[in-house]
Amino acid sequence: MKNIHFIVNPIAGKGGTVMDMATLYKYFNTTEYQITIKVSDYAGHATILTKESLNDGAKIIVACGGDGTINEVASCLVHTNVLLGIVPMGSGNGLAESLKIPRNIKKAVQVIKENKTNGIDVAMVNGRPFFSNMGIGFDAKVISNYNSSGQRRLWAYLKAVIKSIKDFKNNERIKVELNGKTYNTNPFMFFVSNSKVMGYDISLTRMASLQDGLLDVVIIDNLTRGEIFVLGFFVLLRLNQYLKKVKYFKVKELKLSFEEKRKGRLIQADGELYHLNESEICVTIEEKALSVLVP
Ligand SMILES: Nc1ncnc2c1ncn2[C@@H]1O[C@H](COP(=O)(O)OP(=O)(O)OP(=O)(O)O)[C@@H](O)[C@H]1O
Repeated sequence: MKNIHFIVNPIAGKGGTVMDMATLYKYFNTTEYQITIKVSDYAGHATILTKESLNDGAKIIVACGGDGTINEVASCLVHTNVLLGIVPMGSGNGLAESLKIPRNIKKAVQVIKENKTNGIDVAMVNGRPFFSNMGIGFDAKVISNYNSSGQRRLWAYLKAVIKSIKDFKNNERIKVELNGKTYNTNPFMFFVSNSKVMGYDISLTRMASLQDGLLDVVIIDNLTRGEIFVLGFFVLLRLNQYLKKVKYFKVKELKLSFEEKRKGRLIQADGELYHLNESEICVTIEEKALSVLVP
């Protein structure tokens, strides 16, 4: 019997999407598969549920939600032989889009049933895994405003972007060490991506690959408000690589240090906010450390 556990985030995306036994038993017959569905009750609960599923011998654990849920589930599966399945139920669904996993629930479940696997790279920021991207500066501010909106939809995300353009002050000087060089900068945004798409099909790193063993780094220098709007326009037109103030690097690892030492700095990883107490960040990559079911 194949033991598959589904971990569902009931508030991901618009909320209220149902994943029930009746739906799953249309795909997985009871003689071949043992199916378990678990629902997360609070942020962080999916990690606890996943660890319990590992102890119960699950061979496939399916994250039903967005990038935050995937992060909580997949972080427990790195360097194991348990497979990650994804049913995209989030708002942005950046990782699912990068892996070309269909948003349609029935099609996503079919992908799990077909059992085709790929090893993908896992990025680490100060030892904490992320699968899609991380950032400091403007994008962390956007996530903070998006979370405060209480809505998880595209228009709420766009409103959070506009509010962040008004609010954001980039007064942090950082030193970045990568590929044997050092950059001292006061960036509008510092962004590291493992995958192509950030969510909602928006991308700063369309050239990124989940299987190249490399991190795609974007450093955007200090921008005026006018330049921020130009950047937004260029990103939507997929022309951001032509902007002078946007620098791209492909690296195996990098170090970043903040000039000012203070606690509680906001960083985002896979769309979730974390408070950083260290004044140094080390980002590394572990090649093909996670096995994922893909189309
Ligand atoms: N029952 C719950 N109540 C409140 N928050 C929850 C619950 N279960 C999970 N969460 C949290 O919900 C947050 C959002 O989840 P997730 O990222 O999967 O969805 P999303 O933000 O809509 O999608 P995406 O990240 O792809 O845009 C995560 O921080 C997760 O820990």
